[in-house]
Amino acid sequence: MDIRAVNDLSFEEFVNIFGNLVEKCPIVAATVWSQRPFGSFTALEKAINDFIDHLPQSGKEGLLRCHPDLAGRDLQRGTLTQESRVEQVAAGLDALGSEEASRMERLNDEYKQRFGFPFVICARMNDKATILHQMTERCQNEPALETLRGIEEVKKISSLRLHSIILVDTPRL
Ligand SMILES: NC(=O)N[C@H]1NC(=O)NC1=O
Repeated sequence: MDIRAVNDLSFEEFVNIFGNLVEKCPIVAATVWSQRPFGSFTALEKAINDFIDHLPQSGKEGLLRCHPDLAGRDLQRGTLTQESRVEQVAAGLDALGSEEASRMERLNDEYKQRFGFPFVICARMNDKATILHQMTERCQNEPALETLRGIEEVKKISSLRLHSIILVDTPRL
């Protein structure tokens, strides 16, 4: 898919394709659709990031709350979105030893208790060891800083999801 094809998409088609760039937040794609035509995929990505950056604190926290726990109940029950499942599996979170699993569960709970939203990290840019390390470190942060850290990770996840869509839909030469 090239950017001209993206610019030709109807609202429904656009939201169908890009509605999960930010996990379970189709409002992001629904909002940026009206900013077409995009000059490039970079421009589309910038529109998404600008939307996220301009959300008030409560909106940013809302975005974070739409994310499933890492290695949580949804992964075990098979109820993650397809995108999230692929990302969590890529980081090895479906193959944790019992000690790692209980450490992650404890840190997920501790983090949520402290900040009121789940720990979010771009799983495709990490592995289980760096995720556990980051969880431990970020639990020490101030809440305002941690919202921003989480949002930076949401943008990384969204960028990789966008690139996956472009790659999958681009015919091989
Ligand atoms: N909680 C959390 O970070 N979730 C996610 N991270 C990621 O890369 N995909 C997710 O679903």
